[in-house]
Amino acid sequence: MLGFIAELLLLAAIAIFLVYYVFLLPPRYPENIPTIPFWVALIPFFKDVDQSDIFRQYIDKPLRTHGAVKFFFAAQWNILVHKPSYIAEIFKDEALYEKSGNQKKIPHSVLAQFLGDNIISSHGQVWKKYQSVIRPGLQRNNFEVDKIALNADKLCMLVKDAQSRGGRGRGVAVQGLLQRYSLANCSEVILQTNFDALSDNAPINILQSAVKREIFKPIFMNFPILDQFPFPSRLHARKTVDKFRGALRDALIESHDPSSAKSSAPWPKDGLGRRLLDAHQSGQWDEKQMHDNLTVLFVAGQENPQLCLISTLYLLAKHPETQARLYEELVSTGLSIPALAQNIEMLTNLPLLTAVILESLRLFPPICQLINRRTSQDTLLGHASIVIPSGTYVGYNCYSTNRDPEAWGPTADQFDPSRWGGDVTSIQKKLRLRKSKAEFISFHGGRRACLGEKFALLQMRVTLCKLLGAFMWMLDPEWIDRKTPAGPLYPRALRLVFDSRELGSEKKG
Ligand code: HEM
Repeated sequence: MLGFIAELLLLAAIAIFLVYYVFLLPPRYPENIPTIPFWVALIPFFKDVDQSDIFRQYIDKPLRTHGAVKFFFAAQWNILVHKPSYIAEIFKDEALYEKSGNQKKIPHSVLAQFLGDNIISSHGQVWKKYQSVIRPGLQRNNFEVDKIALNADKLCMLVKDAQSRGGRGRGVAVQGLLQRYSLANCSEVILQTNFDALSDNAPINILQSAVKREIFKPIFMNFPILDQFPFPSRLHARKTVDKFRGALRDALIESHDPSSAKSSAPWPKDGLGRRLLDAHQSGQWDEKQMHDNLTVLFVAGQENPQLCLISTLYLLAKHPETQARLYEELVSTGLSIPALAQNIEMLTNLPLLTAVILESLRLFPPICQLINRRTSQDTLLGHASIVIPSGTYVGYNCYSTNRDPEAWGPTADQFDPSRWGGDVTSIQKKLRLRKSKAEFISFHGGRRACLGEKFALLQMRVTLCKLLGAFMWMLDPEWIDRKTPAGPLYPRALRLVFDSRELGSEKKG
């Protein structure tokens, strides 16, 4: 019996050693940057944490002091870069720091099955083939602002209903509403489809929430190797993902079929939905390439704007004086809110509105950490100071870089829209400069910068205009101010108390 137990213990020791050796032992190179202990990535498994606390406690100092660290994520060691000049170097050299997304990094995973090989994660000629179709559809100058404004009105109605159902002074959970809203804008204005996302119980909202639950399960995010095994829950996840992809494809086809009751004709010239279908029908893309790109565009096109909205509403609730000044800025245009919300030129020229959006994106970049580049050969980062072997995954922590005190000064962690400047010309100049020095990387940079930035900023402007025109809001006093435990970093389950401006003026009257 004792012999059997000893054998078992020996086997367990060998297994632990192998796991440690294969997965957990940090690589020798680069030699001159520190290692964040592997267990830091695992803390959210064992404790309900605020990831901004974890960042400050374990990652912030070594990352800022050395400009880069060795970092364990998704069951492998990576180089996580902070220093803006290093990141600028990475953005510049596409060939050396090749984009290498989940379809290459973890090809067997549910995440890779979900997003496939797409414009964001591909490299070289394949990327060019995707980009030539997608760029014109995302960079057109004639996005239907009236549709965004109409959806923003519906959002205001939903907020008002939720507030009156909850009772005066009780917080409204905003994330679900903002998810439906950004989904409606993305499907209708970017892709010319319609899921009726703002109506109650629209199937797409249920499906979308189900997919997010599966994709962001921390154990599988951290150990995607587990997706190799046919656990019933992962088989279920794969089915959910396929169902979601199928729903997107069907909606795209139906909305572009003139004989269908769900047709969204007339379609805008250069509409992205039409371009995706044409790329497939002309043989330029195969069917999988069309589905992969459709899915990634749908996800990027509504998830990031949704998180940006949550963080901006949160910051404005924490800074009521800025919220009041922003409302004054809208009023000072002399236009009514409905007219202003559709006057893009005027909205784009409002300095405080622009600065608030940029400051929110700086402090809470929706994609707070990104590790999807792989060195194609041995390389020297930072003018030869960091030696990175070929085949190493390299990424950055946007949350940290955007708050770099050397770039942004001692108030880098504070919300201060005035740091961007007082007029739109100087704000735009500063934005260009900060981007070129990789000090503001919320939209990535270089040739692979976000193609949806223009749409995202437009949507933010229109939405804030409508929300500020309808409400004042503050944090629910009972809501605990904590950020998410893992994944994208933003205020967790945010609850806001909305005060209708109509009611406010009635009260005053
Ligand atoms: C506030 C909103 C947004 C933020 C912060 C944001 C951020 C980013 C970031 C960080 C990347 C680089 C991703 C990577 O390398 O893995 C990216 C790429 C991209 N984004 Fe966005 N994004 C936003 C909105 C949008 C929207 C609305 C769309 C529309 C579908 C979009 C489409 C894209 C595309 C197509 C790329 C790939 C560009 C390329 O590699 O050529 N994004 N975005």
